[in-house]
Amino acid sequence: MASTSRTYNDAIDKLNELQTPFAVIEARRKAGILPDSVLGIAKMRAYLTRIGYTPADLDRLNIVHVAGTKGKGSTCAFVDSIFSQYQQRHGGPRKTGLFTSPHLMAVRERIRIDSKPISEELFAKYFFEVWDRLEESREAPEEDTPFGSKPVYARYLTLVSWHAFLQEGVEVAVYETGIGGEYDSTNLVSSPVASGISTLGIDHVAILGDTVEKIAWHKAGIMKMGSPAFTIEQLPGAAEVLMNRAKEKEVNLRALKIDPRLEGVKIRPNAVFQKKNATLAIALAETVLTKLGLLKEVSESKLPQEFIDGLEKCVFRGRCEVKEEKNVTWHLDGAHTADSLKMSSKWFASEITGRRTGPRVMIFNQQGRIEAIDFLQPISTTLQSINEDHDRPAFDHVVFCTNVTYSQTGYKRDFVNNTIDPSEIDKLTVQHAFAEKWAAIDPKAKVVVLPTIEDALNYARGVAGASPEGEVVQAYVTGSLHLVGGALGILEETDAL
Ligand SMILES: Nc1ncnc2c1ncn2[C@@H]1O[C@H](COP(=O)(O)OP(=O)(O)OP(=O)(O)O)[C@@H](O)[C@H]1O
Repeated sequence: MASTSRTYNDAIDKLNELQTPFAVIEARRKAGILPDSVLGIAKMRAYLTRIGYTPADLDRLNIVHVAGTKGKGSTCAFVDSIFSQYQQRHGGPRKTGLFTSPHLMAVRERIRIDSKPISEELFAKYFFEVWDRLEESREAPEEDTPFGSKPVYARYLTLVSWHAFLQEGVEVAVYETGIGGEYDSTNLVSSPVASGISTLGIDHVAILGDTVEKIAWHKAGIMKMGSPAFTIEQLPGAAEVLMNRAKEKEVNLRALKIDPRLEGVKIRPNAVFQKKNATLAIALAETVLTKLGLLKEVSESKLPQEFIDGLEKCVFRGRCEVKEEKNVTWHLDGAHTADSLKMSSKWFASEITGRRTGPRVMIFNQQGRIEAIDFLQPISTTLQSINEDHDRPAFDHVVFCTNVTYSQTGYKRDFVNNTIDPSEIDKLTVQHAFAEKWAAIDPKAKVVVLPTIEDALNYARGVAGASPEGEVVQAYVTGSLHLVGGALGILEETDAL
């Protein structure tokens, strides 16, 4: 039966129903049930058929497929930005698509056309067309999913992206994997124009495994015979697995060193990790633009101006982002793994070293992941290392909060999260554990636990209000993209993208 409501908000409400509830996740975890692997891909193929396409249709999108533990979103954003420069100057690629996750401020950011988030209207249109097609093709007996005829949230959005891009006549689409690669919902593409594997490290261990080698095996699953693949320098164990899998698949995999043509190109932040992401993006964009006939010749000594502008003008919000307010400078970065938080805290330290004065405030969120407690010590160590006065704490104030947006109205619709323990929000168990740990690491810091993002931002503003005239609070907001997205939404006091 077709749904009668058709607005963007209705679509997001329906989408939120496709989140696996916390109780189900817990029951599966206790029973040792892992998410679908081979079966998951088979189901995805069936869903694609039910909405009217075959995997061969996806080849029309000239897909660039990117996996990795860190930097895959940034790499995708660079590639998209380079395409955008070619579009502006040469009118091609005709239309571009970008599919990324998670979102920062609104779900529709995940599906971009010509670099802009798809409009609310188009999102709702394609969302409900997919919905109706799945309802109409529903089979008895009902499939084994908590949602009847629909796949889970991330898979559903992947279907919507394919439908939207194919209907809109997208000529080239950049796809970021969600989790892993081999069994990721985006991995129905059989002939990408190029695949890229960004920095590998440890994340999602319950699904991908607990070593970088096991994780590399999954990520390598996006490489396809007949399509060139690129990666950057990796840990030796990971590099070996990637090379072995490339050989098995008869894929020409090139491991790239930082591109010397980046010398003098002003990428942000000016850090080694970002140069690796940019290097990968250059190789991917060169491959696609050459295939489309938009790049006639690749020079080994100089990047085309379109590439330079694409890299320099690339905006990837919520990653190493700085916002100035009257007496608070907000440094926002959605890093949420051990390795990326090390990079991220170095970035914050470099931002404030010798240039910025005033109290330092860290606002940190990780939801329900007590193991993230180990991420805290390296952050403190990095900040201590820039202190000339060794008695100064790493941060004067440290705030641990949940990822609930507002104190009065709770989650913004696009941030509703049913996958976490609802009672945890009230108990703040993880936040209190983090606070205790920080108090032990850095006893001079004032450590507080607050229930919402809004409360945390107000706390930092309060510190600014109580500081002497002329001092500017240096606030570092990190630990989760949900936190950073919520914070940006509040700071800008608008839902506009
Ligand atoms: N190559 C890299 N190595 C280590 N850390 C990185 C790298 N690239 C980015 N980061 C850090 O990780 C954060 C997230 O970057 P990005 O969104 O590109 O990664 P991602 O792979 O898409 O991760 P996720 O989707 O899990 O956030 C950045 O803000 C930065 O702090």
